Amino acid sequence: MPIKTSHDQYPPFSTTVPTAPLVSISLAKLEASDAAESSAFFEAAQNLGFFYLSMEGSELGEKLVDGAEKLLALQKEFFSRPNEEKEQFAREKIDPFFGYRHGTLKETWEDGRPKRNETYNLRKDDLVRNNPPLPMHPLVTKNHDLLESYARNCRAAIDLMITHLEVHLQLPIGTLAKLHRINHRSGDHVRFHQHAPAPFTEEAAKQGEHTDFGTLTILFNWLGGLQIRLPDTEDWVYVKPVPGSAVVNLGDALVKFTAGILRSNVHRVTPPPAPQDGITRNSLVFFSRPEDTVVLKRIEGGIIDKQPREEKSEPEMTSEEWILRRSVGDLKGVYTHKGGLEIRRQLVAGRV
Ligand SMILES: O=C(O)CCC(=O)C(=O)O
Ligand SMILES: [Fe+2]
Repeated sequence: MPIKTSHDQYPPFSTTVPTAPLVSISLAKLEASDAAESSAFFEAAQNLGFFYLSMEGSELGEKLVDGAEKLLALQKEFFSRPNEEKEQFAREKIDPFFGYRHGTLKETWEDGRPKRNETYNLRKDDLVRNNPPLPMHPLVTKNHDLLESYARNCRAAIDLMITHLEVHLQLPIGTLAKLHRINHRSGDHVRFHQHAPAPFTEEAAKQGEHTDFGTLTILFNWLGGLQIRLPDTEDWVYVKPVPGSAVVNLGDALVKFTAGILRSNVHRVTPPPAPQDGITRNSLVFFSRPEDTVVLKRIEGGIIDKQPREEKSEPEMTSEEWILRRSVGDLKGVYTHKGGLEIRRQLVAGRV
């Protein structure tokens, strides 16, 4: 029986726009250490840096889909609260990176109120109770157990993928895992994401181009709008939401750790293409990142040793510093481009 989701409550995804050729990797098969699936996963991690993670047939996968559906309902309720109430949890008030943030659009609602694109970043360390939490909106406090189990389930799937990466990179088991221990402070977070309906403009789309800073990202979306830039043609193509699957992508930390073997692909969020246009778009993201104190640099060992060494070494910094500096926009991201490690051209930081 396919996993039940709420995708059928929305109009179907466009049949005419170009879509990204994401492969589908089965979480159940990765859990069963299926060799062919594990290789397909590693290929996808190198080639596109984006793939579908099918949750079908996996107990953990079913929990993730169930949690994502519940958190979709919760985030809609949160974003429907009055602006002044949400703004009590604004990043400017509680933390440079975690909390509520909005951008104001040129467009207005029928009653004249300006439209907003909004995010609410919830720190994993608060959700899994590693430390006294930052102030949380009452809806979050009320649903803390749901958010905690969702964060733990995302981390279980991520830890499994990290182990498969270690095998293919020929690193001693635990090399990457020990940089990502759930009970240690990191920039991991759950993000609620709401985009108000607005027309597509190239300018707005360009503004949103980014790579994710961290390790692995698990994304659930119900409407189209996510676009990735294809490595070979540089064309922007849509990622079609697939019920029962998450979209997983790799972030900059994995490019740095592997000296460019793995790919962190540029992507952006645009308004959903017709017939899904005119609808408010929500997505749910779990970002994993190395522990705060981990220095982001090439790991020695395995097949990483075969990668060319950079002539001039980049300044080394901790994961915590990297995230902060990327989020305020004074550092560019890195991604893998045609076989090497590349510092990105002009991408807008501060969006991730
Ligand atoms: O909403 C989406 O589909 C993707 C969001 C995203 O890329 C991000 O928050 O970094
Ligand atoms: Fe992203």
